[in-house]
This record gives sequence, structure tokens and C-alpha cells, in this order.
Amino acid sequence: MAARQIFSFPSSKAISDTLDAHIAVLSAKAIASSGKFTIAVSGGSLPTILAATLKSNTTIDFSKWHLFYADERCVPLDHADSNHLAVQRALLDHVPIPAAHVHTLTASLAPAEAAKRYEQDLRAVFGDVALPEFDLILLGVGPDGHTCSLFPDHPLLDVKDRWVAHLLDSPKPPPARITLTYPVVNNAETVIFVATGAGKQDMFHDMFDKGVDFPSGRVTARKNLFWFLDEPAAVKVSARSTEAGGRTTA
Ligand SMILES: O=C1O[C@H](COP(=O)(O)O)[C@@H](O)[C@H](O)[C@H]1O
Repeated sequence: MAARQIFSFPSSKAISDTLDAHIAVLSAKAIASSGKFTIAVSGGSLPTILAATLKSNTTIDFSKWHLFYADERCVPLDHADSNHLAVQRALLDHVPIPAAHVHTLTASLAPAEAAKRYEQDLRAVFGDVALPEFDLILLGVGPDGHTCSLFPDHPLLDVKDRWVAHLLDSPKPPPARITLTYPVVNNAETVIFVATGAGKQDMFHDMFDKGVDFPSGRVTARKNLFWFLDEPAAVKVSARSTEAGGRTTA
């Protein structure tokens, strides 16, 4: 299991540049070894930060990418609340990922059926495996510490028998969503969290310094587990909470 490494950046632009550099390396390595790069991404504030530098990267072979959503809101794909729409506008409109490799919610289905269909879509790419092993999962974090659509004290935190689950009672609107479950997220080779803004600083202090349990804090990864925070989000995290013994500025 990967050790958690927390990095504080002077700006969201610095996070975008570092994400771009990591993704270029991970993508090239995965494509060289398996012929494809499997990535799952969150919605919220992540797509804009992710795409700022990456969308102009011409060295990456986007034709070999398979992009999934770490969670999705059960709304039409062109709805303002759709995570896919946010990723499409920020990134997919600018880079040549084949449309057939962008794995979207089947919005015409009821949430329970849409979750089952999404798991089938994962199986079509990852094959007959016990769990998919994503090359990279990029996650956001809400001010309540949720990640994907795994919210504090929600029964979905305990789901272990499915790759994808649905909920109808998300405390953050919209209420109906689908989400990857912990077994899938924690089986990724690399997980990178991205979080910005002073509204999250108390939560990060509680999670990293006091050991308070939040859904995002339960995430692990097989090889790399990075937390990329901007300074307003990281300002209350103590130096001893970082792997290097001092806050690392990447
Ligand atoms: O509702 C959601 O919120 C989280 C966090 O969003 P942020 O705007 O605080 O970054 C996001 O990661 C998730 O994908 C989304 O569905």
C-alpha cells in the first residue's frame, strides 16, 4: 500500500503544471506496457485544474486513453450538474481522446441500473478481473471530506461487493448519483487528490493532524498516493503530517 504524500503548491497553476508532468509520465509508461492508459476523474473543481496545462500537451498519445468518471451525477450529460459536461468543456473538447473511449453515464437509466451498466462498461475495458486496476484516479475532496460520491456516515462507505454503486440521498445536490466504490479506488496504481481553497483547511487539519476519519482519508493506492493542495487549503496542515517531515512544495 502506498504511503500518503502531501504537497502544498503556491497556486492552482502550479498544481496544473505538476499534474500535467505526472500524467505524461504515467500515460507513456502505461501505454508502453499495456497499450492503453486507464484514468478515472472526479467532477467539481478538478476538471478545470486538470485541464489548464494538460489540454495543450501534444506529447501525450490521447488516442490510447480510456477515461471513466470516479463519480457522476444522475442528470443528462448536457446538464449543468453533469461531471462529464465539466470534463468535456475543460479537457475533452481540446484533446483527441476517441469518443468511444470516454465512458459516460447512461443517463436514460434509473440510478441503480445506471450503476450496473457502468460496472459492465468497466468490465468491457478491464476484462475478467477481480478488480479493475486503474493506472490513475484523480479525485476531488469536498469541504466535508467526501470524495467520489462517498459522503460522511453514508452506507456506501461500507460497500465491498460492487465496483459501482448508486445513491439517491447525496447531501450535496443533485441527490441521485453513481460512484466508484472503495475496492476499485484503492486498487488503482496511482491516486492523486487535488483540493484548493481556504474552505477546506480546517478539514485537512483535522484529517492529517488529528486523525479525524473522513471518506477521502480512507483512500489508499497500490503504488502512489499524492495529495496536491494549494497553500490556502494546506496552511493549517502541520509539517509533521508530511512524508518528508516538513511540508513539501512540489
Ligand atoms: O459533488 C462532487 O463534489 C466533489 C468535490 O467537489 P469540489 O468542487 O469541492 O472540488 C467532486 O470531487 C465530485 O466529483 C463531485 O461529484
